[in-house]
Amino acid sequence: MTASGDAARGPTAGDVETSTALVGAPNTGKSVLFGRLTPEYVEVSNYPGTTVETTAAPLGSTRLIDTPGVHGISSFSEEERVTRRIVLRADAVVNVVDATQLDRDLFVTLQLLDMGVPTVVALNMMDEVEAEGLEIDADALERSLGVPVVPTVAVTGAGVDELRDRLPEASAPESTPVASYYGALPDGIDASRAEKTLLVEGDEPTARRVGARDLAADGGAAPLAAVGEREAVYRERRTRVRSIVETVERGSRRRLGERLGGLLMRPVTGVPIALALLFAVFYVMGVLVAQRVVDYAETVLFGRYYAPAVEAAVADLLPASGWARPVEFLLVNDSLGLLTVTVRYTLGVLLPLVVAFYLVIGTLEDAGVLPRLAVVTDRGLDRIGLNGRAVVPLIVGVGCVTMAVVSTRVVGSRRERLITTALLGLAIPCSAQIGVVAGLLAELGPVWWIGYLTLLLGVLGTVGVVLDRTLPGRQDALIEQLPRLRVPRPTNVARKTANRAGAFLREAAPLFGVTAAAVSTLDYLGALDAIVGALRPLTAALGLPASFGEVLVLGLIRRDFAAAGMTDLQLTASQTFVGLVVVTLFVPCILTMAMVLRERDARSAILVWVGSWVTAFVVGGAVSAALGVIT
Ligand SMILES: Nc1nc2c(ncn2[C@@H]2O[C@H](COP(=O)(O)OP(=O)(O)OP(=O)(O)O)[C@@H](O)[C@H]2O)c(=O)[nH]1
Ligand SMILES: [Mg+2]
Repeated sequence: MTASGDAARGPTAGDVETSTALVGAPNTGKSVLFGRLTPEYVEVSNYPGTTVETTAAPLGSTRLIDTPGVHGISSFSEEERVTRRIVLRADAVVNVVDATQLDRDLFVTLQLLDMGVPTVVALNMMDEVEAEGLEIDADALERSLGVPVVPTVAVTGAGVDELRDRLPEASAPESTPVASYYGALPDGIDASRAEKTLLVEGDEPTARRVGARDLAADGGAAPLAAVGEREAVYRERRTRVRSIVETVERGSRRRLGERLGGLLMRPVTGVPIALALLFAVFYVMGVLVAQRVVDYAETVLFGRYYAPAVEAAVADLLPASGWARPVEFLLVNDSLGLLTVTVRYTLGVLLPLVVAFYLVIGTLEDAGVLPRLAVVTDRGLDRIGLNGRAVVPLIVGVGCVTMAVVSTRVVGSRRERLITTALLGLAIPCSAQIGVVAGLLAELGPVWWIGYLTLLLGVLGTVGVVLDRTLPGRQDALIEQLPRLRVPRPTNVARKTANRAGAFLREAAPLFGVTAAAVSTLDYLGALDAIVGALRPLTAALGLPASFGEVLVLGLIRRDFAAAGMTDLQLTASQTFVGLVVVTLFVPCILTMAMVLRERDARSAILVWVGSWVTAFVVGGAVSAALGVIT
């Protein structure tokens, strides 16, 4: 997922560049192809809905645009609206088709051709066609469709050169059966063939746009009503798809990995597998990385070499008096010095843990395991007012809550988007945080980890149930197709991890620098004590030392900063646990809040922000009381 939202605005006035869009169903390999055809990397994951915003990059003399996956060019969902707009403006389309799913994917192909959009078909996943025991005659498909069809295996690059070479041949048949419906449209309307097709399918935005244009031209004709032949047009198109598939596809399907997939989705086996995976995450993060890598980085690299050297250098370079005192404090103080503690937290604590977690989660994403495990929880999701599609943002959230808020676009209704956003803000810890949390809990033992996860699930469930009961409206059921189980590709996992870690550093490091400078300044001026003092009733109510107040101040900016700050507090096991629970449930990072404002509205943002304070302290207080921390 990339956040270059303005990347696909299409050619502007005076801009003669052409654009070519990659269009197709979710999870068909559009983003992998985009990465093969252009120098840009966009995120690739084995579940539908990875791409929610468009990205563009140069390809020869044209601009290639990666779009969100869709099952049709219309306006039923946010992804469809984004993709429809791009298709209407594009000079050509590369229609990416999952060759093992022709009966599903050719619908979009025929729709594009009906619209008269110049198209080249990338017949992707040809490796899996073979593995599944199917045979597809690409030449016959090319003859049936009347446009270039290029078999590809995006992940190995097979066929990609041919695809690039044949882009100029993009075309559409002169006329298709849908033309017989155009007669139902008013005479002489000013609409392109693409628009006419959308009009007979009853696409409202197109009707409004064309109607408005007519109104301007005629000076007052009635606004155009959508024609509403959707049923008939779709039925006819599906019949064509079926007859094409019959002529080009041979062999009977061997479903690979079906057994394993089944095991993941059945509660008896799925739940233990999920638990085993969670334990593996804990072990990798907590034991291998936190207790080895982070420990080494903190004590040896930073403690023995880096910090003394930097402190000495600062002492040498700055004069010992006057204006230099505050500067020196800012740079090397013991609690948040810019060059000392801040650098150690960012590079020595957060980065190794974040990278490790990205590696684990990236592997699971590539394997297609996560959505299957989500099916096990489907009943649970249902109870908290969500359908299966909400799983994707919740999974993305474990990586980065900020990005996940953007992913909530794949969730059907407004109501579910709000519930998902609230759950993300209130109860889903992000990777950086999970890293530090797992690290700290590993020192206490696995029982604490189990307790931590159970508690989070409890909060997630409770918040969901409460919102489900209180928000008006109903959930809409929508079963999303499961991705195929695959052996994860190390190159993709590595690249994705590097990409995400880079993004983490670019985002977190400057923010941490500014936060540390601000907090140090407050500290120098003596104001930090006042703030920590003001928080004293809260920290005392949790049975935690006053210094936890400083951690909370960091947490206002990013929860992972707070978690990192906890590594330096001297706490008992129970206190550590209470602190981690509070920090986890505390307010989302300021970037997430900005995203909630952009994607939702001020009310949702306030609900999430204030709700986080309340949840964090109510749950933290309860845990504290239960563990006997408050005496
Ligand atoms: N075996 C195989 N896997 C592929 C091929 N192309 C893509 N994949 C895998 O399919 C999954 C989806 O790829 P993406 O490029 O993210 O799919 P997308 O079409 O961009 O999906 P959305 O962004 O969700 O619409 C990833 O796990 C890829 O590694 C292929 O030709 N063969
Ligand atoms: Mg994609």
